[in-house]
Amino acid sequence: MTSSDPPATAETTTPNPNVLICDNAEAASLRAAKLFAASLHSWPDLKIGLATGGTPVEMYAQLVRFYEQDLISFAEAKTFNLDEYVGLAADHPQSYRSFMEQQLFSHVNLDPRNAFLPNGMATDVDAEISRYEQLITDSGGIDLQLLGIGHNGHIAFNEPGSAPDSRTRLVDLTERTIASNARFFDSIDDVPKQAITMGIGTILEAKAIVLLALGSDKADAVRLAIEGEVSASHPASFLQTHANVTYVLDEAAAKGLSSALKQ
Ligand SMILES: O=P(O)(O)OC[C@H]1O[C@](O)(CO)[C@@H](O)[C@@H]1O
Repeated sequence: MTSSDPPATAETTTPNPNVLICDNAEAASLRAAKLFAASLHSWPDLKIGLATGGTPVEMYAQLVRFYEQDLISFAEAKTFNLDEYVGLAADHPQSYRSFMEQQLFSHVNLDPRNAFLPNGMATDVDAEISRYEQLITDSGGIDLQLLGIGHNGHIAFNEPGSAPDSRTRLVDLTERTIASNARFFDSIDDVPKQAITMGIGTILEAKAIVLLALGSDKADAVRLAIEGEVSASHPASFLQTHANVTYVLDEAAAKGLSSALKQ
C-alpha cells in the first residue's frame, strides 16, 4: 500500500457526486423525467427500475406528457419495480402494482408483459424472490434505476441495517416507515408490516441511478446520503460507492448540503 492508497477500511466513494438542484419540486420532477426520457429515446429497449411513493408522482405525470407528445415510446421497454407490499393483491388500491397502473402504466404503451413487480401474494415467498432476481438478471440488468429516499435513509424498503450486498428479500418495515406510509391507507393498522424489496446489492448493479428527493423533510436524509459516512445505518449512503448516480433535488431537499455541492 502506498500513501495514496485509501485505508483498507474505507469505502470507495464517488468523488464528484452529480447533484442537480432545481428551484422547486415541479422543476426537479421535470428534470428527472427528462433524464429518463432522454435515455428511453436513445435506447428504446431500456430496462427501467421504478419507484413508488409520493416523490415520483409528478415525474411520472411528466413522462406521460412526453409520451402523449410522441417524444418517447415504452413499446420496447421493460420496467422492474423496487418493491411490493406483502399481503396486498395486485388489484388492491394501495398495492404498488395499482400505484404504477394509476400513475404510469395505464397511460403509456408499455406492454403489460414487460412490467414487472414482486408478487406480494406469493404463497412461496422464497420462490418469488428467486424468480424476481432471475427476471432482472435474464433481462440483462437494469439500465436506469429511479429511487426515492425515506426519512431514515431507506432506499426501496432497505431499512437501516441493510447490508450493501443484500439481495431481493422479505423485509419487516420499521414503525417509522409504516407511520410515514399510513397517509396512503385508511388507517395505520391497514399498512402492511412486510414487503418484498430489491436489496442494496441488487440496486447497486443498475448501470445508472437517479435519486429524486423533494421537500425539506428529506433534507437530513439527503445530506447523510451524499455527504455522510457510508454506513448501513443510512442505507442511501451506499450510493456513494456507485459510479453513476445523479441526485435530482429541489432547493428544500438540498438545503443541508455543503455549499461546494450547490455550485
Ligand atoms: O416518496 P415518499 O412517499 O416520500 O417515500 C420515499 C420512499 O419510501 C418508500 O415509499 C417506501 O416507504 C419508497 O418507495 C420511496 O422511495
